[in-house]
Amino acid sequence: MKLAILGGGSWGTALAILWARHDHQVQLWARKPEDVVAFNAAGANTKYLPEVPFPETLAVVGDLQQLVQTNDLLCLSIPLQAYRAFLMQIKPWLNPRHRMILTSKGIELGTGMLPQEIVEDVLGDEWSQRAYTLSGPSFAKEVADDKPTTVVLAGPHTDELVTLQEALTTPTFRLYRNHDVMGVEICGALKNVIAIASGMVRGLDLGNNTMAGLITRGLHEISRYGVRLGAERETFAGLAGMGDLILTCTGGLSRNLRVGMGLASGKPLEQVLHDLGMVAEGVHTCKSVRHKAHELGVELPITEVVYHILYEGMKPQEGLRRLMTRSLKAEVRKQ
Ligand SMILES: NC(=O)C1=CN([C@@H]2O[C@H](COP(=O)(O)OP(=O)(O)OC[C@H]3O[C@@H](n4cnc5c(N)ncnc54)[C@H](O)[C@@H]3O)[C@@H](O)[C@H]2O)C=CC1
Ligand SMILES: O=C(CO)COP(=O)(O)O
Repeated sequence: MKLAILGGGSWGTALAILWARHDHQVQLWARKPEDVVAFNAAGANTKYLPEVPFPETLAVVGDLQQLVQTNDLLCLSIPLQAYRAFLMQIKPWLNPRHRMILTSKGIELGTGMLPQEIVEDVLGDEWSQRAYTLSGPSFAKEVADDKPTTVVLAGPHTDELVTLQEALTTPTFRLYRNHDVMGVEICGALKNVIAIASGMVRGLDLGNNTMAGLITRGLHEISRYGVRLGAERETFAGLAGMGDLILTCTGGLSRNLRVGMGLASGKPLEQVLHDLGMVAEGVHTCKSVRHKAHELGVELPITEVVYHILYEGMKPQEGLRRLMTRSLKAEVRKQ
């Protein structure tokens, strides 16, 4: 298959390496001209995945228009908050043959939109049949290292979904299908907020009981929000839901987890993000999901506390005290 990966960060690069290794014709677009030159010269993404050499067939290119016009399958791997402007930029170059795979995880600030909703909003309703979402537990470095990984491809119930699933599966990267696009995207976005909280649990050395409780109640919170919006409950127990939540809350490679650890060490958010030097989607998602949850009247206690810590100066210890002293509840509540 011939495809273009748009986004030369950790995730776009890992996917490009993975699929180029498995005989697909892959071109990787990086935004900064100096990165295009440096990555091609080094034969590796020296900024985000320096230890993983490119397969010989992988080329990094800087001409976005040419790339879009010569590839029908586009894989979008840029930060979610950049989607709208980026899609508007490439819109004039798109034609009805184009298909898109959305690999970013988040919710847009200001609109509360998920990735697929942004695509339809910018490019038109017909894109509900032309865009697919890839999600699930998949750290870029481990994918690039060919560690066995299972993910989910969400999209319309068509033969094309099966074709893409078959084409993009490799011996170390196994795709499952799911038709619940909204559920899959909500899982991918909200797990990052819970992962920030998990970083605080880790940073404060609160132990395994706390972590297990956080992950479990976090999954409840994510499902409650998603089901209220019309997503299917089963999705939350799947790879995009429970799978990615476990990975991101427990895996040291998570950038969102590292944000939580930085905050627990007492550093201000700006400093933590500066030191990280990569995107941590949960920081913006926390704000957008909290806003939307207030509009909908859905209670998201962990997200609420993470919001106060990120944006209103609450100390992580105080956030924990708030969560532990909430009024007592039944474990499972009806919607
Ligand atoms: N890194 C990972 O393990 C995984 C990341 N993702 C998701 O993939 C998306 C991208 O994440 P990463 O590649 O990890 O981030 P990153 O921080 O490693 O790289 C971000 C890339 O986007 C580029 N970029 C930033 N602003 C841009 C703009 N306005 N227009 C075009 N390009 C822009 C940067 O130059 C950089 O190349 C995120 O939504 C993330 O949640 C999903 C699964 C795994
Ligand atoms: O989504 C991811 C793994 O599935 C990556 O998580 P982080 O963005 O927290 O590193």
